[in-house]
Amino acid sequence: MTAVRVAALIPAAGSGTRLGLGPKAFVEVAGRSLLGRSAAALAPHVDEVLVALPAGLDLPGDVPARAVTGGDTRQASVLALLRATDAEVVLVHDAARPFLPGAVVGAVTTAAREVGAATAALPVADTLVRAGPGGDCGTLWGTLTPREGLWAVQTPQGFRRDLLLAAHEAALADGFAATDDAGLIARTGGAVRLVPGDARLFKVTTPGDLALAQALAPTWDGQVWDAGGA
Ligand SMILES: Nc1ccn([C@@H]2O[C@H](COP(=O)(O)OP(=O)(O)OP(=O)(O)O)[C@@H](O)[C@H]2O)c(=O)n1
Ligand SMILES: C[C@](O)(CO)[C@H](O)COP(=O)(O)O
Repeated sequence: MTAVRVAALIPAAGSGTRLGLGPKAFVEVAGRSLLGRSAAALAPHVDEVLVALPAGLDLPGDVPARAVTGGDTRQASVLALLRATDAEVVLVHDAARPFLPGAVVGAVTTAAREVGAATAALPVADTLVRAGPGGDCGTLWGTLTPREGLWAVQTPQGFRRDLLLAAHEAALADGFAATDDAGLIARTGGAVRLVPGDARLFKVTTPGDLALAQALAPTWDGQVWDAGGA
């Protein structure tokens, strides 16, 4: 497809504890699994799609991908995916972010090829506070200021595979855990370019997120799938 081979790596091996409906990647929204939606959005833009699954589970028949067994953490699942491809550029994307615009895939891929590492992200629009103990959710401890310069990180995150693999292996050797892959690059001192993400790229984490996804799906499916691709 491209001179530089690009692989989409989809960590989908989570247990979906906060959603409470079993392995989350298999949960359906408007008749299509979260994993199926994420894979279908990436497939037109890459040379191959790899998915990390929970041990003992198989890919649904409608997911055009190669499967590996994931690990106990997201980080371990991504490392298993990285070791299963030799593509020069990889796009790591959560199965749990099913509404992925093609323009974001393109922008992250371009930035990853230019600077080696990039992530979709959005500027934080809310006031952020740190909670202390007390009450249902804790009491307000303090406002994090200034808000300027704070971004909420999404996926896809794009990398030169050799850079991300080295960062993962260093983290594994040191017992270091990060919540995303861009964080592992930053730990090595590498630059990560922020690329504008999209509000619809929210992560389906809680029952409230699933309700939002169900509300968005008819519009998304009408606009995206009927138009021939993400
Ligand atoms: N051991 C793990 C844990 C998570 N993931 C994947 O990483 C993405 C982001 O994780 P998250 O939304 O936290 O999913 P879960 O770990 O399943 O959720 P929870 O923490 O509520 O159990 C998901 O696509 C999930 O399947 C994974 O591949 N392997
Ligand atoms: C990778 C990620 O989606 C970027 O926002 C996020 O860090 C995943 O977090 P989780 O702890 O797996 O929910």
